[in-house]
Amino acid sequence: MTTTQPIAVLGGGSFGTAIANLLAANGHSVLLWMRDPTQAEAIRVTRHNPRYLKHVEIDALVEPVTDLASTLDSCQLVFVVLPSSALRKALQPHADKLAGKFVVSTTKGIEAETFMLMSEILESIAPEARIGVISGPNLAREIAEGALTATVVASDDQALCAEVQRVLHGRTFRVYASPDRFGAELGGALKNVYAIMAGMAGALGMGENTKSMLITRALAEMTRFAVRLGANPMTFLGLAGVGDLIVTCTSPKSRNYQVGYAVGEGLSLEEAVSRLGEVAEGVNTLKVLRSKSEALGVYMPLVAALHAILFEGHGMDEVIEMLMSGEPKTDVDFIASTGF
Ligand SMILES: NC(=O)C1=CN([C@@H]2O[C@H](COP(=O)(O)OP(=O)(O)OC[C@H]3O[C@@H](n4cnc5c(N)ncnc54)[C@H](O)[C@@H]3O)[C@@H](O)[C@H]2O)C=CC1
Ligand SMILES: O=C(CO)COP(=O)(O)O
Repeated sequence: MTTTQPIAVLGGGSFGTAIANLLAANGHSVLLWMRDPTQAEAIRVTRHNPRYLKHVEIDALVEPVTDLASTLDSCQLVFVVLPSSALRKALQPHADKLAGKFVVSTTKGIEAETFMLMSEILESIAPEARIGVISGPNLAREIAEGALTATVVASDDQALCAEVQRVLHGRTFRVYASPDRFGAELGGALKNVYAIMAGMAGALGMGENTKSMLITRALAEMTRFAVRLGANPMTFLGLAGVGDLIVTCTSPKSRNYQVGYAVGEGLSLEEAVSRLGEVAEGVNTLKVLRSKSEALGVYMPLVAALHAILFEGHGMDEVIEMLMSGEPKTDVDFIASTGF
């Protein structure tokens, strides 16, 4: 199924705006659905999103719309760019309209009540839809400004991967395919937690060795958890794993990094989130990951440490001291025995 119909992008935030512009730059008409009619009208008139990526001009091929049902009626390919807290609520009432269509989640989060990834929610509400995800080192602002990067489209539906590559792959944006939807999506959700921690380390003025250790041990921890859930650890070595982890843990443009940085500077979590004014999925992911890792008995010291700081009232110094004095471990024990 290839389509010359418009492509739907659901969500008028930073990433929705960036994805809509990428598709339009490749010559595709886009219906950018948002719930706020004032925002849609402002985009129509000024060609700028009044709230997100304000400096970015929105391509003439992008039409802001507010009627979700008719948007879904008009499109065969749908990118879902809603926060994880909104996806089910927004799409459940229209799930019948997704049957037979390519539906691609870009959302890097986990549903709190069910521990479901976004594509799993889509699959459960729209079993007849053809489902995939994209994930990778994809900071919205850089994409919108034309910085070169790449993503992974992951699905067991090869035709979906080919169609997403056809419409999204372009001059500044490479699209790699993978059959491992679960691994790619899980990597995208988990790395946000460690970006909060990296932001904190940045604010505390920690060294480059420290940051490298943090990122590498984060990868170890994410992979250990993913393997316990049955995921293929090799996916974590690709763009949707280590690629996304590096960018989010090192860039002050990452919203999760910014939340951690603000907490490191002394703000409360609530103050940090409200100052951000955009979604930082890692805050919710941390909560659900902490309880899931405890339930499964997976050793995740970084997750436990960040949870202790953000939700259990422990001080940063105390938690860092505890992490560093933990018993010595074996390196890369999460993939294979190293012989020790
Ligand atoms: N911004 C980025 O660099 C990237 C973001 N993502 C993922 O994309 C998802 C969305 O992120 P952003 O666009 O950056 O967030 P954002 O905070 O910039 O915008 C969120 C948008 O969703 C809308 N929204 C919230 N609740 C809604 C509801 N119930 N119904 C309809 N619309 C609703 C908001 O009005 C806003 O337009 C997140 O899960 C994020 O992890 C993925 C890759 C990169
Ligand atoms: O997922 C992202 C980059 O790949 C965006 O990260 P933030 O949500 O932390 O900005």
